[in-house]
Amino acid sequence: MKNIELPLLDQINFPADLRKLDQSELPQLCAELRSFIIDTVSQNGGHFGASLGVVELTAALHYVMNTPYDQLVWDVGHQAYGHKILTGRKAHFHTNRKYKGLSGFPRRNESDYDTFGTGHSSTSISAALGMALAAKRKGQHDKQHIAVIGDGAMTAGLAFEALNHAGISDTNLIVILNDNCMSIDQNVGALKEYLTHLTLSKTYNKIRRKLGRTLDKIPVVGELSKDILNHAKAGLKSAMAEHANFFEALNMRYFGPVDGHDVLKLADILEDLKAIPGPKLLHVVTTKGKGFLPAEEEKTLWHFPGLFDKVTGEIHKKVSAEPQPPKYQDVFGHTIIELAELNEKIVGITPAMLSGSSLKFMMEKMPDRTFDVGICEQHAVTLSAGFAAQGLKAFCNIYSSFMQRGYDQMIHDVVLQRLPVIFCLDRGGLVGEDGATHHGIYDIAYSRCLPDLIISSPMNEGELRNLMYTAQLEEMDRPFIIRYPRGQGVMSDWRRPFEEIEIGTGRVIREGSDIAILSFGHPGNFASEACDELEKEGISAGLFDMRFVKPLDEKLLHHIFQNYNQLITVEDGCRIGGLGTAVVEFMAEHKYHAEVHILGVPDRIVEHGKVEELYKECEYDKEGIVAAARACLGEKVLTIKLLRHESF
Ligand SMILES: Cc1ncc(C[n+]2csc(CCOP(=O)(O)OP(=O)(O)O)c2C)c(N)n1
Ligand SMILES: CC(=O)[C@@H](O)[C@H](O)COP(=O)(O)O
Ligand SMILES: [Mg+2]
Repeated sequence: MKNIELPLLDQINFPADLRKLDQSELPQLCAELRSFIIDTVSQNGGHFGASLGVVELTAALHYVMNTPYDQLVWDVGHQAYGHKILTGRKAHFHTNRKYKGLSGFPRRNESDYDTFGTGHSSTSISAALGMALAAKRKGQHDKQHIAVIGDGAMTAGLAFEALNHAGISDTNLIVILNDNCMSIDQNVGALKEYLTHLTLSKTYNKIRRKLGRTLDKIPVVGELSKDILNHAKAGLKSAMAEHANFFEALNMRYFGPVDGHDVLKLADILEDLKAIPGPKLLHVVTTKGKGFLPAEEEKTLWHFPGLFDKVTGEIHKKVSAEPQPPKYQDVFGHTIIELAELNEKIVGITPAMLSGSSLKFMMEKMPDRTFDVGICEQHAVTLSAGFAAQGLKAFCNIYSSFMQRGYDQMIHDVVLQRLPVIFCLDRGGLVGEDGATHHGIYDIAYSRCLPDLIISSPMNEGELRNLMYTAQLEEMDRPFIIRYPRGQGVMSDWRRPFEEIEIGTGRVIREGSDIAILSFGHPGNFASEACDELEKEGISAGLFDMRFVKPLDEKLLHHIFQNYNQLITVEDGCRIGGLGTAVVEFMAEHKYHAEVHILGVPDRIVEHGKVEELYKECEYDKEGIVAAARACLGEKVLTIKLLRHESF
């Protein structure tokens, strides 16, 4: 990254170095920090617009606050690149999100400055409040606790729960509301409208004060003009009451809105806030993507752009001569429209992942049947339950890892009432560079224990379409999960006529004689390649795409246990509680005796990296499956090799 001049940033490794600067040098430092982020992300990838939007805020916070003693908590953490660079990680920043490199989010084990691990949104106020209450108990009355939360993250129930508590807490808590009117897509909801109003009402307030003074000065001639004047004043008063500050009403002192790109002013304000006791909220208005024009103009695209040319702003696209299989999410996005055209009962719901889930296609075409509810997974689930209670077919699309937020709603509002909500759990499995917070690896385990739930996963795009088709049929009277991974599938000719799938049936992909491989979802493709490889070695492996982990295809399982005594199960989820466990439970119940080798995510935290690197680490890529088969067959592999006179 040495092709850019960074005279100030070069001197800074930690906030202590930053604090040696004269305040007047902060704008220059911010310009350099911004260049550094642009330069690195353009070559290495990562989240982009959000970090550019908080460059000034980041510099001002570390300049004014005594970090890491003062506790700075970032919400989501996708905007914390500037923070990482200023807190000892500048030299390693090029490893951001890479295998064994820096995490793309704050991590407590990465730095003392990362006070709270994040990735999922809306945790910052609760966490900072907990820290502030702890400081109070420890007698650290000078310690500051700052939660930086975006307007998108502020839409979640958790953030409101925290504000509700903070208002009566009497703590040194500063909530900084970074308002850029954006989530990943446009932010949505009444709070967003309110924040916009607050920003605009700055002008309104000025006018109000001026007008009030003018009205007072008007000489009152006769009863009529007196009446008119009184009316005007009363009107203003009620307009004011209508716009009384929401945060103040919750006992948080409200400051702002202020320009979040004026670093000098921000530093002054933060200095002042330190001296004001009690919980307070600073409303900062910023531009997502600030300082990089294409990102300012197309904010959703530049939330996470991929690699790009920092001079032209051109985003590098992979070009391939061959037609490429689509992403599973795009197949979902197009298929739901096809189905919705056939079935007017269908509605689509997403908690703030309109683009990521590709439900945006439906939003464009059928806005009255598509609901982006903000970062509110719990609400998304119960809202879907409400739709289902009225006979509608609600496709509730939630990333697997974010669905963790809505687990009680899944049980209490959907499963216990047997409401036929269709959960499309996107990003099921290891997701890659977002890492531990975002891997969708627990859903099979946490949903398999729930009664009457149908849990399915397609091995390819055609299967995804058919599962979606089946799930919305009128006779489908119970909740239905369809989980699929992030990214590309395997079929370029995926737009085929719909076919109903019989619930609880798997597919025989190939029969074998030495070992049976049972897969769930997309990893069936790794298993298929592994079978080809094993065949070359003379090992005959059967492959069974189970398609459902609940209900299980018992007929198929009886067939497998009666014909094979070596089994491998493969799934893109945690080994505990998933397909493998289900198969072992079946074996025990039916008193079969076989060796079952479970492949999936081991019982430890798996970090970030390319998915291929992570599959390899977890040993369920093609090579991992082949190795497992060889290990299971042990002596038999030896015999085969001897028969072929191969060395080993
Ligand atoms: C619980 C949860 N749901 C969804 C997401 C996905 N997500 C990451 S960033 C983001 C938008 C956040 O908007 P905001 O807080 O305003 O930050 P900005 O990107 O605008 O700076 C969303 C929806 C998430 N990280 N966590
Ligand atoms: C920070 C965050 O939670 C999202 O931006 C997430 O990284 C999106 O993931 P996808 O790229 O899989 O949509
Ligand atoms: Mg925002």
